[in-house]
Amino acid sequence: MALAAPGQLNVQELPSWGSRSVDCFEKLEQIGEGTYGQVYMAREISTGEIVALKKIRMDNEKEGFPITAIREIKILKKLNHDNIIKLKEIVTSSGNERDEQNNQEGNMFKGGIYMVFEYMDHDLTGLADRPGLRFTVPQIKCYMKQLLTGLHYCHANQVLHRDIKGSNLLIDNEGKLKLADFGLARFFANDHGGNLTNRVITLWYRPPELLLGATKYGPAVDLWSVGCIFAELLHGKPILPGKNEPEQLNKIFELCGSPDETNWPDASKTPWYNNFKPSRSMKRRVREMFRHFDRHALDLLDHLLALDPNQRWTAKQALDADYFWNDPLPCDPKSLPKYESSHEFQTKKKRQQQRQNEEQAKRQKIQHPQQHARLPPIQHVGQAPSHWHGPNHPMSNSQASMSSGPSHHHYGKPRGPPAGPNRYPSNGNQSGGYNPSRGSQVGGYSGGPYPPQGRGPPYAGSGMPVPGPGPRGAPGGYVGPPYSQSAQYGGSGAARGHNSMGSNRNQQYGWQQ
Ligand SMILES: Nc1ncnc2c1ncn2[C@@H]1O[C@H](COP(=O)(O)OP(=O)(O)OP(=O)(O)O)[C@@H](O)[C@H]1O
Repeated sequence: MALAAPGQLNVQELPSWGSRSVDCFEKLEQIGEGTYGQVYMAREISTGEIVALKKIRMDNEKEGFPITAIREIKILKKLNHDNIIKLKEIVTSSGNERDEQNNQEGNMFKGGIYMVFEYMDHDLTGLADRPGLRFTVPQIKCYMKQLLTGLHYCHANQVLHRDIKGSNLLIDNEGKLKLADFGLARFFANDHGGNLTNRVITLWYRPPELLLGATKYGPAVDLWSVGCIFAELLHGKPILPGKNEPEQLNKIFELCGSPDETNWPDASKTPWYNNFKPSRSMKRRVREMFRHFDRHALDLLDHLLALDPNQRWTAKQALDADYFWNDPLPCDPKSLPKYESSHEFQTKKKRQQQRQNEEQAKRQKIQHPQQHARLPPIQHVGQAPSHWHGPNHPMSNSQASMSSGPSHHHYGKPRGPPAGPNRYPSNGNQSGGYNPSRGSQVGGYSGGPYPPQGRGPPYAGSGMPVPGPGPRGAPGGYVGPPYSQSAQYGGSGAARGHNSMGSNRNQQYGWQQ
């Protein structure tokens, strides 16, 4: 496929489509800011249909049309499933349209390209960030079941997603969940023969084999991320919020135990094992840490968070787990409440605004103490400050602020201030200071929130941070389940083998291989 010269648009490069102009749509508001471009809610002028427009960022491209976008389009065109976001078409612009600040776009690139998606009201991170929202158990089961069904379909079609996280799980007001953002997705061979990059998947959701340098891997990498999201939904906050790769591995070993002959016989064959093998043996604590989960949830989690990718459950095995077939059963998506639209981008923006207001109020208090006493009280709505970012997109070396990765959202729990290891420095260096080129684990990696992509030595050979002496404990002093046990949306009482989503254990998951 011929590439356009830098700064030029060659629509021939696109896999079909692209005949209509973006002028067919009216942009309504920005709903996302990803590593690869902005996302807008828009209305198709002729039909009134609401869609999402994802602008493909071209300004960093020296090589013509970005390969990530080509991959995303190719893969999305192949996938056709109820739990996968639908790419409707590609539209182009002349480069003369204006953005919402009325700045003329297209200076860097003559013309722009947009992917047109069906519109989804929420992403899971944005939804979970709604103050006071509590997911019920049937609701969590309903989302998990849809996530696993979509993933099972991807894997059966030889596609690895490689960036499963809350902000990439879109939910509409019919309760439907769809996998989105296939920018890092890849076709894979069943024999794991090819060499793939290990710098994929947002850090908190990245499995141990990738952190230990594996370049031959398969669908199990996505199932680890699913395990992290599942635990997060039940626990109320991210379970493995590492600041950099060595700390991430350390957190994994503290929770899942150190690799040994039983739990991961091939661990020692991973490229960076010797650099990162823990200096002391650690025992698995998943069941102890999450003892407040019910036994079926614990069983599922334990199998998803298996260190050994070969022992980790597949999506199909997870869908067959007792968890989904025992009361309370997954609810019918349509029975879920409708919420005002909530995307991570907007909730972060709101938090940032709130933090600015608080800082301004503090400054005023210092400058005019008496006057402050007469000011109306500041509204605290239990939101975390916006500087409290997680790691950014795995392949990103820039755009630290609004585009950062998982926020410290608390599923169904009022949020409090961050504490301990959850707190990120507010200086924009979200990688926790990892600097591969300086051979040091700390010390201000300045390329952005993530170490650069590459096959260089793992994390500068600094070894693992020594695990802290104190008990890790349920982070943040967990006192009770952040979700409601009531089966308020689910028709409970149904027998094992059938659930309210109208399926039974032996059925195909809505598609044929
Ligand atoms: N079809 C859609 N409907 C509604 N919102 C969407 C849609 N697609 C994306 N979004 C919103 O935009 C955000 C970013 O989209 P997406 O992840 O596809 O972009 P990206 O550039 O790949 O981002 P990232 O760098 O976070 O991976 C999503 O988290 C979601 O909130």
